[in-house]
Amino acid sequence: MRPFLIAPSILSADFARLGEDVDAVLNAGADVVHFDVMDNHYVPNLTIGPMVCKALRDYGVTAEIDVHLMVKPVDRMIVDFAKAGASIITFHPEATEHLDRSLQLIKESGCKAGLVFNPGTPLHCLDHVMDKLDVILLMSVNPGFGGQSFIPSTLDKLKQVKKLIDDSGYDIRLQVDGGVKVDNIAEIAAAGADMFVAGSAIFNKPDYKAVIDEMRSELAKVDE
Ligand SMILES: O=C(CO)[C@@H](O)[C@H](O)COP(=O)(O)O
Repeated sequence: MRPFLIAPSILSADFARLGEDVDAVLNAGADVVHFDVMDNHYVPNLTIGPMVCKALRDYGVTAEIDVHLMVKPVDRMIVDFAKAGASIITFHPEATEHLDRSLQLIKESGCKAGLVFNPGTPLHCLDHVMDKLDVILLMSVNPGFGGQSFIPSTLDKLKQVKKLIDDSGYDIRLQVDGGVKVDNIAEIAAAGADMFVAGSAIFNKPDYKAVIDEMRSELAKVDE
């Protein structure tokens, strides 16, 4: 049984004092830093790039940095983020012409690799690449913005992917992202997720530790 991981999305952090805010959320008990990269092309928003990832490393962040690429094309950004200190790099299958090549590029760069599925994206791209995956991320909102509501059909999709992972025998994390809160995290975990990205639920509250503790006590009720 693997521990559940909580990965705050810094999309909702205070960018004017990002290093301090990331330290604060890690000191509050977060496991992983979730780093959302948007290009105003693949998604209708524009955020942060490899320089900011490197700046967090230079600032002293040693926790895993989980880079979610919402950019198209992806390959150039994979290399740049690996050099900038990313630990995990995930991307959307629609954003590359060569899925296997992009996954191999992540692995060759020394990072863990993952594929991301939007709420309406079918799962068939998983068919021939399970052996190259460390993470499968199911978006439970359409990507581009924090603070949206969890799309309930994600629960069935999670169950489907959880079965695929179990049947494959590979050690793959099942991550969920979008609208994750204290009051739905247990249901999401019961559907199979073991890594939870939460932005507004954590950063929009004054006491990060209180929220993360509440999330963990909800997760403790789940029979994995
Ligand atoms: O990637 C995205 C949005 O595209 C997410 O990581 C959001 O940032 C999650 O925000 P909340 O729904 O938790 O506020």
